[in-house]
Amino acid sequence: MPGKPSQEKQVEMGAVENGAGEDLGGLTAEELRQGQEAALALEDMMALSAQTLVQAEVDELYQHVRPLGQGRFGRVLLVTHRQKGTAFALKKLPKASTTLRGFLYEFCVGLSLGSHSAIVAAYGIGVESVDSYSFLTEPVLHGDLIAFIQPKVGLLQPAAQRCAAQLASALEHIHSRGLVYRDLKPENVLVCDPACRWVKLTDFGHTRPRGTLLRLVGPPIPYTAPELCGPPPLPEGLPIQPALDAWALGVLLFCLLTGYFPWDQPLAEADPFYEDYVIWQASGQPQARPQPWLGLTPVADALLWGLLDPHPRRRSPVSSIRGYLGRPWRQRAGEAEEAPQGEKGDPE
Ligand SMILES: Nc1ncnc2c1ncn2[C@@H]1O[C@H](COP(=O)(O)OP(=O)(O)OP(=O)(O)O)[C@@H](O)[C@H]1O
Repeated sequence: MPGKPSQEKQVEMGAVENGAGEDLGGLTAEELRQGQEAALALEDMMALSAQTLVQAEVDELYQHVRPLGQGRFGRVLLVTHRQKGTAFALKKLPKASTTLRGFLYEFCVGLSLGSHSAIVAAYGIGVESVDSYSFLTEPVLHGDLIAFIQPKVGLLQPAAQRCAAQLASALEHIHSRGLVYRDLKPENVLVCDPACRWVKLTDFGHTRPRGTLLRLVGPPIPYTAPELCGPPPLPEGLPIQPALDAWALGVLLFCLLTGYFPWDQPLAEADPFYEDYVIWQASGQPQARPQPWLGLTPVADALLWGLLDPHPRRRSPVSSIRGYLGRPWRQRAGEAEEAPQGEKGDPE
């Protein structure tokens, strides 16, 4: 299964104003308040963090061990602290392509999420060098989830269920802070152990407060929710909601269970796989499943129909996954599951 770029083609347009009688673009006043509080808290944290940035070249402070990864915006390096020897992942964003505000934003979102077992821990250390900004997080040393998804097969069912449970919990935590993650894809899920028992979400560069207005300006990708593909409810864009992450989680689960994307884009008129899905989902008849869904069970259908409901207000929240764990999601014969498990995160 090939990797996909993130939903980068969404252009941020501002935030919904809370005026009396004003159209909130489908948001309730409470949802709007949560997003506004999150935005204010982030602004405060960014102002404070700007004052405490360490001014130094990275090499003066940290020893480069090896590259860990490369994204479109930054390089991530495994480094050790020159005096203490502590290992860190250092994300380095070149000033040529990153503003101070953009850097502080990503740095502070990671910090504001605090500690969660399925979110990469951020240390409150930001470094400004002549050509770059950098921040430190915990290193996660078994690569990202894309390498574990076997094309046309997916993951073993227990691993898929563990990933699903952990990612749902991480997203729930993000939503509880008034934020929407917006970039769920296997490349942003880091794996802590060779058996893929423990995963952590990373890369908060696209995370935004609930209610931020966004528009899709390029072609959608499988993870793009359909409400972003139509005309936005407000001229400035769609006020974003956690339902965008629920959709992306549904697509990711399908990939984990089959090794395929369910469709290329959620546009019934342009994508026959999506059109078949919409008809099937609306029929409520699990037995009439379209071809890509043949290997799944009615339990998985019910879960995915909820997460992949085309109507965002009817869509199930990410927490709905909990009600489906421990039941069969795939009809694969001889799915022998896996060797007895040790504790979460144990090395093999
Ligand atoms: N804490 C970490 N430990 C180990 N590897 C990491 C860590 N953080 C990131 N990586 C690796 O580096 C890659 C790029 O990191 P990241 O996604 O943060 O960069 P980006 O430029 O924001 O990417 P994108 O193009 O998705 O926006 C990841 O896919 C992952 O393989």
